[in-house]
Amino acid sequence: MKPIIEISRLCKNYGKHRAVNQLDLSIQQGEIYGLLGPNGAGKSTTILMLMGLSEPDSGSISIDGIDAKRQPLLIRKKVGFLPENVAFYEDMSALENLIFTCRLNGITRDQAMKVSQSLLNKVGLEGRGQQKVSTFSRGMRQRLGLADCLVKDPRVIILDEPTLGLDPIGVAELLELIKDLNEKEGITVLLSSHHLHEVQKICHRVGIFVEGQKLAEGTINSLADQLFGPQSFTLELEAYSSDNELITPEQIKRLTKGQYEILKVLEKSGCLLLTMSQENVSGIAKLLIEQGYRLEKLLPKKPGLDEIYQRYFQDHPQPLYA
Ligand SMILES: Nc1ncnc2c1ncn2[C@@H]1O[C@H](COP(=O)(O)OP(=O)(O)OP(=O)(O)O)[C@@H](O)[C@H]1O
Repeated sequence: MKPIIEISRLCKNYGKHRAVNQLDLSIQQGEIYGLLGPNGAGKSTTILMLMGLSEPDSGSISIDGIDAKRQPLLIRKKVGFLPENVAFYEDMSALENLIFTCRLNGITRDQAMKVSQSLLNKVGLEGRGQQKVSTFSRGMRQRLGLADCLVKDPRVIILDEPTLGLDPIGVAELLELIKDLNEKEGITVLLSSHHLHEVQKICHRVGIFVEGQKLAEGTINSLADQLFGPQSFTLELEAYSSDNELITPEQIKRLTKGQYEILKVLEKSGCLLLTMSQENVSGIAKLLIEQGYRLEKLLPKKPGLDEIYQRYFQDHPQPLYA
């Protein structure tokens, strides 16, 4: 299937500085794709070019078949965009702001009221329509920003740091809303974020950016495999002998010797951490049960986005995200 967002050999220079360098990116319809990278990696510059708000020096860039270089106005008409700092008319109410956006998008006065009301409900701002935007918290603003994006009934929305400045509950709620829009309405989402854990929760794929280039891309699991190898896998094990004694590192090594390779065993409070191949989990579990052990915990652990992110950037001279 043809990707809904396509970027090929994209370059952008600011003077002598190359902000985006030969970037290729393909995003399929229905995906939530996360752009991750240290400060200055070129994420915002890429987003601005996608929205037709900044002109590439070379390369091609399109959304839903629309060329962002040639038809920037059409892109802005069709694609929802939530910038890092979304601006509203502060003295107007949330409803008035949305109605204003509706009118700018050619929606009739009668329809504008209905559409705005229904969008406020959709983003969880029901009952807040009459409130002035100047009194809104950052979380409420971001919700209103999403509603504003949705006025166009877009197939694609692009969100630049949508969770920045939100408290943990606000982050979780906003991401849940984004996930909902993706699942229930099939909207393709491209977002950049500093919130690694949350990105991990909702993105189908992530791209890791450094100095204007995409360093790696994939699902969290495939990134972990690319980086740590499929063997790098930790199993949290809690098994007790018939005397109700927690299995020791020596016992597990002795039991598995010659059958299953365990690269490392660490003792953690109340369990063991085994570094080993994922393929051997069921074999080791069977062996333990055969030997009369009672299994209390068998928890597979792949490296998460934090580990992946740190590993990619550990030798990088630029500071990492806070
Ligand atoms: N208008 C501009 N003029 C000159 N240089 C710019 C301009 N905008 C961005 N840059 C530079 O281009 C590079 C990429 O910046 P960009 O804002 O795209 O990165 P980013 O990944 O979005 O980082 P951040 O998370 O800090 O916003 C940086 O070195 C930045 O200083």
